[in-house]
Amino acid sequence: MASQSWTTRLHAVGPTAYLIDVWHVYRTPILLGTVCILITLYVYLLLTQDREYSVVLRKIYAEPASEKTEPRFTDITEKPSLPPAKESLSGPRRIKGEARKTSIRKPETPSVASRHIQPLIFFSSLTGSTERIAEGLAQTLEASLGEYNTDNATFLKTQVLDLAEIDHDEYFISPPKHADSNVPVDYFYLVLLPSYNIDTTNDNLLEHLSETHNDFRIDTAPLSGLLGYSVFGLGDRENWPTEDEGFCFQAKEVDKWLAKLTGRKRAFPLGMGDPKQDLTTRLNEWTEGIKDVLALIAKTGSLGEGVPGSGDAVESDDEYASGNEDDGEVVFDEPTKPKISKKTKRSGNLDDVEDLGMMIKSTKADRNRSSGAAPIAVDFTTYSKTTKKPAVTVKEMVPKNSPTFNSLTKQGYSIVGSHSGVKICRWTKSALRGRGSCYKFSFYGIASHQCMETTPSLSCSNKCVFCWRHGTNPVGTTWRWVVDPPELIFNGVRAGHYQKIKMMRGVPGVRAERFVEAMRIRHCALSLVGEPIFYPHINEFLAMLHEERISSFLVCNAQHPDQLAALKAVTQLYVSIDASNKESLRKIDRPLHRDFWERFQRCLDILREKRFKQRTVFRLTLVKGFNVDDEVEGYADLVERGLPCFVEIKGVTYCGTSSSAGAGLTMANVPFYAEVTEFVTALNGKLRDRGLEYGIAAEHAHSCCVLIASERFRVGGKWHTKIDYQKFFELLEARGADGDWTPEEYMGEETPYWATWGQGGFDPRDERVDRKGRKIVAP
Ligand SMILES: Cc1cc2nc3c(=O)[nH]c(=O)nc-3n(C[C@H](O)[C@H](O)[C@H](O)COP(=O)(O)O)c2cc1C
Ligand code: SF4
Repeated sequence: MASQSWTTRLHAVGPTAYLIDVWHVYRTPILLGTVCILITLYVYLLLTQDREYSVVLRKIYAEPASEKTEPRFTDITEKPSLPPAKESLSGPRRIKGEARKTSIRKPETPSVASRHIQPLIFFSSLTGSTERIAEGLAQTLEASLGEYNTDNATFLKTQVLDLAEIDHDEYFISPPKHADSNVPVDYFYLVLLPSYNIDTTNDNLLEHLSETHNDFRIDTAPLSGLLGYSVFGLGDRENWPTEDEGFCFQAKEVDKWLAKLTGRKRAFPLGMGDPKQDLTTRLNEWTEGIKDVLALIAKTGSLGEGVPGSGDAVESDDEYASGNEDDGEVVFDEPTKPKISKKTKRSGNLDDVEDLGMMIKSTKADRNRSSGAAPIAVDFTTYSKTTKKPAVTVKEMVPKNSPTFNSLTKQGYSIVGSHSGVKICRWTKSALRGRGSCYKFSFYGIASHQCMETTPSLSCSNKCVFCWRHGTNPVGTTWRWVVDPPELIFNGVRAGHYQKIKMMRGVPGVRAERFVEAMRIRHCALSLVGEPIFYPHINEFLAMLHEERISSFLVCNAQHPDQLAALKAVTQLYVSIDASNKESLRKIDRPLHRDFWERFQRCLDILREKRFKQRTVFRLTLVKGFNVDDEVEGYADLVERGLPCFVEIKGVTYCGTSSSAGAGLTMANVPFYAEVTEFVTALNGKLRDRGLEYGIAAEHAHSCCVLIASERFRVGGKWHTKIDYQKFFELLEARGADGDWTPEEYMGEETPYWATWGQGGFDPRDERVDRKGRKIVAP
């Protein structure tokens, strides 16, 4: 074969025999070559393949047998976590299936953010009405909840569960598990509960809740995984007229236990209704509130500010122990000396309108930054135009990040723009919980839960000793700051107020119906801190309030007569009368104006002129050791001068702050109620001695306050200190803010008997509690 050419041989023996010949001759080199090629290929593969690829292979190897039946998609783009070496070695060696990089897809699991919300309505019923209501509620929710679905949350069909039929353990030890464990479900509980003072299934539920709470083996808030809950009680007012007498007592209990078990996730206040009286209205209000909350949850995943689990908890029965006695008539104190620049000292007031215009221009950029709205021109009509001043930079009164801003926000104020503030007072909170309203409810019919306490000027020109505010507020005799437009203030304070009301939603004891009413401001007390008429656009601000039919109670410090004279109609106009003579006033108000006494007296004269157009009030704050002893005669002189429609006399409130302590105030300066009434009786006697027609009309012992009224408000032998707010707005709208009308024209109905002198002044429909929220039993 070696001597023939390979073609001659091929032709001679044919192709098969030829190949056999070749194999015999060359088999060793062929075998060796093939082995070499295979080894080279193997080495090449090992060196060039992606590391991930090997990992994927190893992962597939490591699959447990049971999971291999399902196709498995692995995201190889994820950073791999390498399994421990031991594991990879112990895996099976044979590769099954394919794991090509290009064919691997992302998993199609639902996004983590996408949740299902399951509303559950629990009810109990003996005579069937609550069951029907529960079914109706489920239908109402079904009709709306679809609209609230978002990319992140979908509502499941509302389920109705009879408390007598379910296993309490399944729902009230921890949130239930959804049948499909792959579906993430959050639960929202609604409980509709009639009360029965006989043995019913309600008792089983209450016992279960109490046991769960007290079981040391169970977490203290085992239902905190719920999104939230709310309870509505049904009862009978005819036989159980008040809560004290048992109206809806079991719903109240369930609400209380659920607050504990959920870690205070009360999503909406407890609602209560009587099928024979107000059930439809109360239930509708409550249902609307629930719908709002569910919409909020779907949108934000949270119950909103103020409700535990999602924002700051404002839930404490001890909140009143904080000393935040806040009933409106206080002035923000400045413990340090007011900083009066040398220039101001030299030149007195900043008083040129043109210069102010320039200043505002120069700081326009600042203002826009801080409030998002442009500053507006200032019309200081009361300033003299004689002196020309060089332009100076106008600053913000309360800049963000200033100590004042921080101090005020810490105390619960919302600062609006650069010089206004809003805060809900303790009486507003108290009224929301049905625990009593401020004295202005007893005297004038102000619904405390619908009252907004605000000021468009946090600055003041006095430093009263009884001012209990902490921190450092701006003071001054003239407005020397950037001026925010009234719209900005009005919208800001209103939004701030509502936000604070909303934060009360989860607070124990808040009544659903009052909560709903509170979302409509009806009154504004311009008396928070500072001096409202200091704000150059106070009249425009008032017009905005009135346009929305919000009444205005404006308190001023009797130091700005020109602004007082220029003030348009308010519902009730106050001046603070903190002393009866010049020396005493200097000591107690520590005014910044050198001509403070003259200013004070001018204000009284202006009030006298206004008394037939507006309801005018002298506001006396009694501070023992400062303005009580031997001053009755002096106060009578002032009343004779101003002839106000009313004189409110109130004992000072001490709260032990550094500012009041710094001013030398102690508990010894706080008069007892008996001392206040003694003073009032003496003053009333002096007025009568002078032939002035006044009398003691009403009292609110709870806040140490008594009202002397002009006989103009006694009709048919009965005091009529209340206000017809509707009539006030009608007069205003018909005759304009300068229009002529008399206070008698919007005099309200008769003062309630319980508020009249000698009756104490506490609304019998409310529950009396002490400052720590403990119930006070009437003697
Ligand atoms: C025997 C009995 C005891 C009741 N006890 C109270 C009670 O203590 N407090 C209350 O507010 N209502 C009480 N009610 C009124 C019921 O709670 C009320 O009628 C309710 O609407 C009944 O709901 P249901 O029809 O679903 O059972 C009582 C009613 C009955 C018949
Ligand atoms: S008038 Fe309004 S702000 Fe003032 S104490 Fe009463 S409720 Fe509070």
